[in-house]
Amino acid sequence: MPNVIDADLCVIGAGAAGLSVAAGAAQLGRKVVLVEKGKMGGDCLNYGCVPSKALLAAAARAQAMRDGGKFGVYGEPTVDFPAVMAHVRAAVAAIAPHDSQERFEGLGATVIREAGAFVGPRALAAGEHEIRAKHFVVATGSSPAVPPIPGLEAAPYLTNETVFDLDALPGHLVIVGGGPIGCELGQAFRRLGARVTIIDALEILNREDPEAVGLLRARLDAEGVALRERAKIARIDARAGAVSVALEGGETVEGSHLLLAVGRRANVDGLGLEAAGVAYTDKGIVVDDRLRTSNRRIYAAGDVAGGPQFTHLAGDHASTIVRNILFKMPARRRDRLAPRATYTDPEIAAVGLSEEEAAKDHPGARSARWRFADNDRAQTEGRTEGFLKLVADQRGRILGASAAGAGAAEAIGLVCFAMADKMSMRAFTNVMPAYPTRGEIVKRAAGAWYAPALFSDRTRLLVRLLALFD
Ligand SMILES: Cc1cc2nc3c(=O)[nH]c(=O)nc-3n(C[C@H](O)[C@H](O)[C@H](O)COP(=O)(O)OP(=O)(O)OC[C@H]3O[C@@H](n4cnc5c(N)ncnc54)[C@H](O)[C@@H]3O)c2cc1C
Ligand SMILES: NC(=O)c1ccc[n+]([C@@H]2O[C@H](COP(=O)([O-])OP(=O)(O)OC[C@H]3O[C@@H](n4cnc5c(N)ncnc54)[C@H](O)[C@@H]3O)[C@@H](O)[C@H]2O)c1
Repeated sequence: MPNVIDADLCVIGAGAAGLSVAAGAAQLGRKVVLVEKGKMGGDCLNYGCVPSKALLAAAARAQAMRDGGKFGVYGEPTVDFPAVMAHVRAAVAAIAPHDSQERFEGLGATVIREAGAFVGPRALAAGEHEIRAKHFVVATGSSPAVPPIPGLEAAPYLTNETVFDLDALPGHLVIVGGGPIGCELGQAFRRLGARVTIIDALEILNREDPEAVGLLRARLDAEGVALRERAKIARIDARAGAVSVALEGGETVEGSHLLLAVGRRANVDGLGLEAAGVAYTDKGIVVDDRLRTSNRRIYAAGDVAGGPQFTHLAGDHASTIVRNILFKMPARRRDRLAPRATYTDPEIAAVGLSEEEAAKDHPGARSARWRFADNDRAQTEGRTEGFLKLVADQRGRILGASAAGAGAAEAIGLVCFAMADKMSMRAFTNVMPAYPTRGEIVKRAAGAWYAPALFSDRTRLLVRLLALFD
């Protein structure tokens, strides 16, 4: 007989989405059961954002030394790879207590460290327990996709779940997939001293602004990352310490390690979704705009909910669900407000609509841009590549933005703030940022948006008329 636990809310998965739902509900006094089969903190803490950004930080240090010459500061970095990985592990360990079982038990939740599977529309089995809850939230995340490439089934390969366990720097890392994972890790390993080749069937970061991607491509090239874009892989042969990737057309890329970064697969297998009456596709669980599944008592959040895959969006899903379940508010998901940021150097970031997308639904929408080359702080730092582009409708309401360059993600953060409150470009022209900061670029781009109206014949006439009162 299972140990039956009655609860108000049962959350499956203790990653960004599940932890945020559980923390909110437990602190609001509801009886919460949190079920996690792996590490507390999920992908972001253990195999994703945190270790990758810690690795990028170490890589940036090494690159800063190499780039010092133009400042009159000379020196080549000595990279102690085990010490780099110790930094990566220390960053994860520093954040881990926030996501820990102890913290959640302290908040009043029951934490069960088992795989969960539905056994009915309102019952979940987890080890020796059966949880019967008024509501469930499926927040089981995603896993690295494995493409059907001949030879891969017999090849040893790394994914984001194993690459941070490396204790020696790869000689030549061959990365399949030039999305955010491939580009971030490719640049990091190159800067730390490895040879790196990135192979993509399309183009790297193919969802991003082509002008921004062009800047990154040039930088990767200058740093010695070999790119093979629009390259179809015919076959992969690999054994420990040696990999050979045959491309259609005859070229073969030889390396020492293989890293797969070709996208994600939603974690829906083994969850008993059929028993719960929850519909899903190969993209993830089917949800409505309140994140309800086909079983109205079961919600889905984060990567498993089929939309864009980001930690901040998983957190936002959690707050949508908390408002729906606990406050009985018809809160809706806000995926369109989720920024995308790839933390390469230069950074590439965007939110909302591009100019082309805006033109479809917003007649008269237009964009304005400012270059970091015209930003004094960027000049003082000798890092002037990149731009910010703002898109607004006819009345100035902000619809989106894209940016490239050092600090691009922070600049987009300001745009996110304005979009969440439906502000217009006026909000940016009114603000008085400190000089000299990279953040000034937002005010300057907004100023450029108003420039055609401000310096029009009409405004000149008005100024001439007012001059009569001098
Ligand atoms: C290398 C990499 C870098 C990234 N960098 C960034 C970044 O810089 N910024 C950003 O916003 N996003 C980034 N992401 C994406 C981000 O990590 C994810 O969007 C986020 O972790 C999704 O959170 P989640 O809660 O949906 O899923 P997860 O964090 O994957 O959590 C799901 C949890 O559910 C558990 N689980 C699964 N099935 C079961 C089951 N049956 N029973 C019990 N438990 C189960 C899993 O063990 C896991 O702990 C990155 C991802 C990767 C891979
Ligand atoms: N900075 C961040 O926020 C960040 C960083 C890393 C990951 N992530 C999240 O993780 C998710 C997964 O990242 P990802 O980079 O694995 O996936 P992705 O889907 O973004 O990119 C995968 C790339 O692999 C290529 N590809 C697919 N199949 C291929 C094949 N058989 N051969 C060669 N190339 C192939 C695609 O053309 C694409 O460019 C992203 O969608 C993102 O949301 C976010």
